[in-house]
Amino acid sequence: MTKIAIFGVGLIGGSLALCYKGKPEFTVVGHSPNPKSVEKLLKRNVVDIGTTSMAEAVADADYIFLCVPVGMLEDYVQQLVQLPLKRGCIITDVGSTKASVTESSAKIVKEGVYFIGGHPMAGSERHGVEAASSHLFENAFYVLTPAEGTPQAEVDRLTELLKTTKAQIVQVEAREHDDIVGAISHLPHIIAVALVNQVRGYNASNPLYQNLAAGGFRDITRIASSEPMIWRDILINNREVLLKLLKDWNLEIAQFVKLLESGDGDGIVEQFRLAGEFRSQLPERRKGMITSLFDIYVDIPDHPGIIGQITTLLGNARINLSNIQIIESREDVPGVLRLSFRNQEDADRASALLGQQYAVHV
Ligand SMILES: NC(=O)C1=CN([C@@H]2O[C@H](COP(=O)(O)OP(=O)(O)OC[C@H]3O[C@@H](n4cnc5c(N)ncnc54)[C@H](O)[C@@H]3O)[C@@H](O)[C@H]2O)C=CC1
Ligand SMILES: O=C(O)C(=O)Cc1ccc(O)cc1
Repeated sequence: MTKIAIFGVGLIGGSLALCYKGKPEFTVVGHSPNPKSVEKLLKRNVVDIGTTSMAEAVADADYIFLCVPVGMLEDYVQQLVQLPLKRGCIITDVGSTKASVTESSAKIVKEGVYFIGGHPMAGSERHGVEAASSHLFENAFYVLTPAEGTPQAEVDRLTELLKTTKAQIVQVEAREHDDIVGAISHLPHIIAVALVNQVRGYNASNPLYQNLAAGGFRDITRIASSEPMIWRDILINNREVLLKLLKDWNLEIAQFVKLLESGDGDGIVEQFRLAGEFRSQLPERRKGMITSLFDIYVDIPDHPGIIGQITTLLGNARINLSNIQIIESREDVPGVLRLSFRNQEDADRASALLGQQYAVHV
């Protein structure tokens, strides 16, 4: 029996718990300092055992996952290494930054215990165990950042365990991870929040801004709805990288200012062309950074009851729908429904089923 202890059973910790829960070879223990949260975990059937005691959670654990906000990770590792841990136990985390926790943990872990930093590149703007799903990591990258000197056999052991999540495990050096993830995840969160707040300012004197904001604005700003405390910790932790990235960002924006000031249409076309070319090479349908769901689009004629028909068809076929959005519905044009699913298989089954009656685009 493999015992997995999870500290901080929220979106990511809860999703990990659900990956292992119910498999006969694993026991999943969830820890929270708050008895009410422990009760909730047990009631929702996310863990086999719930406890407020750190010592009970880690007693005899083979793997310990730290899924708390980034700002608390070092303190957790510090507390854990004071407790009696099983020989060979691997402590790992899921924090969105990797350099500080990887470097500080390497200094404090005791003989026979290993720390290997981890970061599943999947998630969403939602938080809490209510948003957890056993499918969250499917097809996503899961980065491991072992410190120098960590035996490869232990990294392989953790990699083997994580295969259950159906993520693709990759090894990256911790500082390189923070540079890259700073650019592709942390900076976009800052930009999304700044953009929403800019428009929020205009909207204060004219609510039409909010009413007209649609499509593109929603797409680019989804992540502005992320959990503030989680992001406070990430941005503060990676601030040196982010300050450099923001300087480069200012240069990019300054370039647009120049193009507009000089009315340089060709220059603008070139910027869009370069961006489009690079973006078209991004891996598609990876969860996490780009989309947390698998979407299909269905053209729907504008008549009453159509959405009910579609959801009934899906329900009868036991295909779980995660989200539904009407993208366009004016009387004179057919509407488009965006249907989101938690995994590729459900999206494919829905496409095949609805494709018999409607025009479906993927
Ligand atoms: N949200 C996302 O999409 C992703 C988040 N991460 C990382 O995963 C970690 C967890 O984030 P989420 O699961 O998104 O957040 P969450 O808010 O859903 O879960 C955080 C968990 O930590 C617990 N927690 C918070 N403050 C605590 C405290 N003072 N003492 C003890 N427990 C406390 C919460 O009760 C909750 O169970 C963070 O380090 C984050 O950087 C990594 C990949 C994706
Ligand atoms: O919702 C999204 O697109 C995300 O960007 C989710 C996310 C948030 C934090 C991470 O460290 C990794 C992934």
